[in-house]
Amino acid sequence: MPGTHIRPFLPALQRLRCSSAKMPIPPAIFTPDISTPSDSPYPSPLRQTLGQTAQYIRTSTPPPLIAPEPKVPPPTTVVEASKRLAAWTAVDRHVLPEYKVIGIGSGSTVPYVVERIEQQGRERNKDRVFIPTSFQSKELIVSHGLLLGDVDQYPVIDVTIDGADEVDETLNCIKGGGACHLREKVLAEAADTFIVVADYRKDSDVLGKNFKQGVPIEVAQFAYAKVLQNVHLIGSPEARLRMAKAKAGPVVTDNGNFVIDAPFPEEMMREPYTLLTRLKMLTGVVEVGLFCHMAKAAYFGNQDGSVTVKWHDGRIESVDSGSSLVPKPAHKVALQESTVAEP
Ligand SMILES: O=C[C@H](O)[C@H](O)[C@H](O)COP(=O)(O)O
Repeated sequence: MPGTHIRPFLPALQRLRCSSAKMPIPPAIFTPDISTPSDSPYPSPLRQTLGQTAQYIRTSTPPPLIAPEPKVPPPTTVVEASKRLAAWTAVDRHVLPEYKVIGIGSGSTVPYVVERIEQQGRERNKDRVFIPTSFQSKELIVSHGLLLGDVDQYPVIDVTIDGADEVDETLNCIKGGGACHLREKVLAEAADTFIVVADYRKDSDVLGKNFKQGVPIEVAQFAYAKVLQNVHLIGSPEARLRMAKAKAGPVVTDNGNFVIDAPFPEEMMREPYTLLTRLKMLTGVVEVGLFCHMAKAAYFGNQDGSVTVKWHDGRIESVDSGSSLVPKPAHKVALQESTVAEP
């Protein structure tokens, strides 16, 4: 009943009224309006579900969906153009029409992957779901109008395409330069096919030769000092906590953890799987940015406009895009469709 909660105070209020007839008592004191408003005070959500276009609730005219153009700026350097070449070639060969669950990696090469997938068209993408490995790739998926899912809904993925910091001759990779390697490894493992895309600088014989900052190790925050000490003892005296560039303090991953960068001597990097298992055994380590025996193929865009494809079984293939990589408008760097089938 309205006003019952003020009953204990009524005598005092009545005395107040009598003693000061002129003093106005705000009506809200006697009739407070505590009813639930019939209209939600929050804006209506815009929902998009599998196979549907966005439904606009309670708006007579939907706001226009004008995508910023272009979503991925055209490459202006040879390195960028070679990233795009690798990404587009890999998408053309591995994101097959029948694939419905697709993992999207992270880093500066992956925007070209998403760009090429979008170019496959609405019809092919409308019943696909895309699983991100980071905040960055989630944004890419959403901004390209693709349907977002998560690995807990889709633990089996048809193909995951991702970048790498360095790739050795047997397709072991260093990943995690962008601190995304935990989710990336989960999606690489969940995928039937894991494909790496990179520019020519990442192609290496031994890990650590080109990517000097060390193996990224994601660690629980509270455990970092102990893990760091153990990583020093294992053989990386230069290992250090990764510090943020535009924030005071350390980098914090999408999972709320810290990252240690640990450069190891070449003899240890020649046995990346052994190193990976030793690091993973350290209590407090969440994931190590060494991806061993995971990739089926690695695509490297080259300066001359060709793509080197290294396969897990040791085959090396060269795909010629038919154009040099002096940056040109998108349609001029279009790639030849692949004629080589997956083994
Ligand atoms: O954490 C970041 C990821 O592992 C990236 O895939 C990796 O750093 C390569 O990125 P980019 O394509 O920018 O060289």
